[in-house]
Amino acid sequence: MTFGIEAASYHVPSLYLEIKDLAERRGIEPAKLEKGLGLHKMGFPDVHEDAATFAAEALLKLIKDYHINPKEIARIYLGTESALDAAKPTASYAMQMVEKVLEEQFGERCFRNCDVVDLTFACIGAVDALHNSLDFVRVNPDKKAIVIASDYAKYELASSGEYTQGGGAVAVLVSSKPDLIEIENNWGVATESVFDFFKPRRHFKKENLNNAPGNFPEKIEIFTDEPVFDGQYSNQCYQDRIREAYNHYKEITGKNKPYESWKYLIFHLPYAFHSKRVFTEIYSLENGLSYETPEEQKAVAKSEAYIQFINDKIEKSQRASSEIGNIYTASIFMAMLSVLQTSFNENEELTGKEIGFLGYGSGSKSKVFAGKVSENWKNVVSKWNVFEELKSRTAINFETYEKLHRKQLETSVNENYKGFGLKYVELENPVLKGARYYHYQK
Ligand SMILES: CC(=O)CC(=O)SCCNC(=O)CCNC(=O)[C@H](O)C(C)(C)COP(=O)(O)OP(=O)(O)OC[C@H]1O[C@@H](n2cnc3c(N)ncnc32)[C@H](O)[C@@H]1OP(=O)(O)O
Repeated sequence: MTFGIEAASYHVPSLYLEIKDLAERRGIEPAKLEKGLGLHKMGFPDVHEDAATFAAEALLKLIKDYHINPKEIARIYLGTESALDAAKPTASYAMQMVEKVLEEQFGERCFRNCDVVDLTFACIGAVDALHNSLDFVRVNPDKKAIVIASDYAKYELASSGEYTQGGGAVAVLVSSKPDLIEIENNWGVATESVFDFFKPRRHFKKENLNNAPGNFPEKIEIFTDEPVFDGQYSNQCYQDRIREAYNHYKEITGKNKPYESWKYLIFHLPYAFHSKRVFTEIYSLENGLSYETPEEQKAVAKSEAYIQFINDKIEKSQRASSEIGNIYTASIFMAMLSVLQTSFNENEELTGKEIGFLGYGSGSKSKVFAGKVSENWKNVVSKWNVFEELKSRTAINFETYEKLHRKQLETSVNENYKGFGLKYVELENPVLKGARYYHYQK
């Protein structure tokens, strides 16, 4: 019996900002962002959009496009680091939005018996949800699970993370009928607790923490959804963890140079060119190349063989990321869609080809695993139109972008939007304070 991904859908924010507009206004050379990091457009949410609406859109599309009976879904596990609430999972919001739309066809609360939860480990939370759901269907091969990756990658204005912002969601159906990709049960894992990128809920002033026990800190600052991070250190942690997880994968599979047998390599992409910048280390170790000094590292990155390797095995995965930006948990899934959509458009035959996945989540963990493209993959991909749909987004100017970022707009840029939207947040009623209410516009 085989297990893996049976179907997949996605959703991206309805707005975008041209990266060159951001570069100009921040005094950054556009070529650094476009040619150095591979950024072209930044997907950005409108006033009514958030991680819950992205997830709901991807979930509804999955159900409709592949004619899924929602009552047959045993679980919906959602990976996110943009949770809207510290107790009520974002998955429950998405589930309820979709239930309402499906009510006419499937009756009230079609997910009544569905196990719904969020999983959080920065950008790797949805890979964890996939791993866990694969284990679930291996034990229960007659059951189906849905994994959703949904995030809004927001950084402080004018910070070094700002140009990598983005958002969106990918939903995948996990089952014993893996029409898209069959996933093998070998997981290279590497974990180390570090502070490379994190979102502390409360920050206590240091001197207050030194008070005698029982003295509560006087000043508590609440952080917003923007992370605390050290960019170059996070790159190093990413590189270290994927190396360790890749080595673990080699250890448990006994495979020699596994990356060579992978037709494509799919990574978590915090920005489009990240994977090609960090894979130089594993590539050098596997090929006996010196990788000590910055000069040696540059020489590997610029070598003809490495450039060819990137063009053959990595470039296609970067294309969607260049147009969207970071989607945290969904980035690795969108990179997979980017490869499969491009291969589909170019009429490439992928059946039976092996793909390697290298996930990363700050804080920090990496998982390395592999899958085999299924015979039916083209039927699954024929429901997507990733690159054409990206062209239908609305461009915003820098002023609008800054207002959206600062939450200064009260009405949506696209007032007549279609689909799910946040209607209001309850602020008065003390027993419902903070409750979020959504609607669906046809
Ligand atoms: C957050 C997650 O999602 C989890 C993770 O993956 S952690 C790892 C990634 N971390 C992050 O994304 C955190 C947020 N982002 C950041 O902190 C930063 O955007 C970043 C660390 C990702 C990049 O930092 P930066 O200082 O802006 O860029 P830098 O690392 O100097 O790279 C710029 C590149 O552009 C190139 N460049 C500069 N000017 C150029 C020009 N005019 N023309 C062409 N290329 C140019 C540089 O040569 C360099 O490329 P190479 O090293 O490949 O040669």
